[in-house]
Amino acid sequence: MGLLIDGKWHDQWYDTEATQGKFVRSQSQFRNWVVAPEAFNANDDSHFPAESGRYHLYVSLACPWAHRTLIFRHLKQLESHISISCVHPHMLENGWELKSEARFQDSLVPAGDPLHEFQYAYQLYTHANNEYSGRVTVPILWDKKNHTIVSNESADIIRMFNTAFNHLTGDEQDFYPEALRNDIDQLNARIYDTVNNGVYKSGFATTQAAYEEAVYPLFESLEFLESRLKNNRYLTGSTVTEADWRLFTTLIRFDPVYHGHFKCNFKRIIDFPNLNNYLERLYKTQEVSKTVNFEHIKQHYYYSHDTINPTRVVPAGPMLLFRSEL
Ligand SMILES: N[C@@H](CCC(=O)N[C@@H](CS)C(=O)NCC(=O)O)C(=O)O
Repeated sequence: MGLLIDGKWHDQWYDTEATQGKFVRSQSQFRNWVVAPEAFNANDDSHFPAESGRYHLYVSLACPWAHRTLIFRHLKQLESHISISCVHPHMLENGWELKSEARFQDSLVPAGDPLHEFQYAYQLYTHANNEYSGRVTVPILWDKKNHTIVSNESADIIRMFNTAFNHLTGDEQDFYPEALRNDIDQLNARIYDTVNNGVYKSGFATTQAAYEEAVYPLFESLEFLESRLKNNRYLTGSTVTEADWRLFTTLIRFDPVYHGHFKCNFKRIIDFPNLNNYLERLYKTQEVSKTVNFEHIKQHYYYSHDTINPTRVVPAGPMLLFRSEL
């Protein structure tokens, strides 16, 4: 685990000393957009045209942020238009590694870097900007034509995938419909702060106070979501939206990882009947289950975070079953 400073790699863990033990997530720095032909402006440097075969998505199958982009690539039928590869689940002194290992092979997503054969993800960042300073995170949306990073922000990438390539795929499913945007934005804001990032703030806290400041709001939000789902199939009603998929990638990791490793242990998701049924419903939608790789998920967190789990022993459980399978 480390970061780049002026284009040089430094192996260091998150610094929580300056923030009273709190984990503070840094902002993504590559914030350009792949834009549909009708909205594309060639004079705008931040615009990249939506073309088939031009972009490559680097993901970690363990990472909940990258998982959002993998799900949208799948739901929006972009598999034949945007190539993909994944990093190794163990993130160690060189950060994310672009190597493949037989035991971690995924049935859908190949490992490594087919474009440059780089060893480490940080080389993609320095290739795009040789003076880059900051964390080296996934997902990374790479432009093969200009040899640069379009975006390293999952929230933006799923919005691009939602509409920019519709002219190529003919897929008009809209996960951010105009009429629901207000609701979606409000849900996203609370869920991002207290759930998606809440589990990290809880798990990476290095003081009791910082941990408690994160773990209580996390469970308040889970109770809020549990009651919201009592009469609603999805968070905004009967339509599945990006708010659901953004929540899904945290919920699916909760019982196997966040409950134990990140000390989010008042309850498990399986103890919330509505949330658990909802999680199962999403898992079984349009074969999204194929984008979930529990081996990468468990190996990544338990093996990579040695300040939390110094033995690197990866727990065998839990038995992952949905209510309908019990
Ligand atoms: N805001 C970013 C966050 C991405 C992120 O933090 N990814 C994690 C993996 S779960 C990462 O690559 N961390 C490496 C690091 O912080 O050094 C997004 O949503 O795309």
